[in-house]
Amino acid sequence: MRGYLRGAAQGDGQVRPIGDKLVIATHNAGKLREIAALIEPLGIQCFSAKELDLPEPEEIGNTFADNADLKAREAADLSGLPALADDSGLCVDALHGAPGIFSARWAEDEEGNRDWMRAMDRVWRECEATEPDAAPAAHFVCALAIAWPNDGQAENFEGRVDGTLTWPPRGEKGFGYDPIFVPAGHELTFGEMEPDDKHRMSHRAEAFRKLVEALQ
Ligand SMILES: O=c1nc[nH]c2c1ncn2[C@H]1C[C@H](O)[C@@H](COP(=O)(O)OP(=O)(O)OP(=O)(O)O)O1
Ligand SMILES: [Mg+2]
Repeated sequence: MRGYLRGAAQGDGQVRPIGDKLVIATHNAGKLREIAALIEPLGIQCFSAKELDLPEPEEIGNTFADNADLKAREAADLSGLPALADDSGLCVDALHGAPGIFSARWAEDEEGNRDWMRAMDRVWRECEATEPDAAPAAHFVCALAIAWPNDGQAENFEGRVDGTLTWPPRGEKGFGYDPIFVPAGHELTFGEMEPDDKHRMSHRAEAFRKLVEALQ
């Protein structure tokens, strides 16, 4: 990424160089695809956590931002390069914000293998138990964090998209919970939308816009 990042989130006004290489600290292929597309116009060389063989840190934070920070800081320290991490999830009003930071964990079996049908099914069943007949209100959150090697700090940018849940799941284009999420004002699920259309309105795209605004 060309340029410098203002200390926007921390409000310290400090300016930090990013340089032209960045680690994308995610092990999720769907996220990586979206982040690579969003970052492409910045003309920056990206390396994924997977290709650098970085470990997947335990997400022990209590917020999206805390988890994004810890993933970015660990990847930066281990790689020696600035690192960008994304912690995100689906928050359902009727479920008091669940699955939230546990969105990935709701898909996992005892061995840690992910099955998104299982996760979507659980969300829908729990909604039905609380609010039958309604199109349950929900939103996605994306917290991005950029950290520098051995710095101990990170810059955060957050995005959100509101919508409703639908059943049964529709569309194969996205990842995770996309097939049951319909963004407000639209008819298609994120799973049915073309990637460029999802990028016009997604939580991840909004967080990216804030990141780009903080660049100088
Ligand atoms: O746009 C999205 N469309 C559908 N589902 C989404 C989206 N954004 C997050 N999600 C769900 C699935 C994801 O697995 C979980 C985030 O969990 P989260 O821990 O941040 O990511 P992850 O474990 O999959 O990859 P990693 O931590 O290596 O970046 O929320
Ligand atoms: Mg994760």
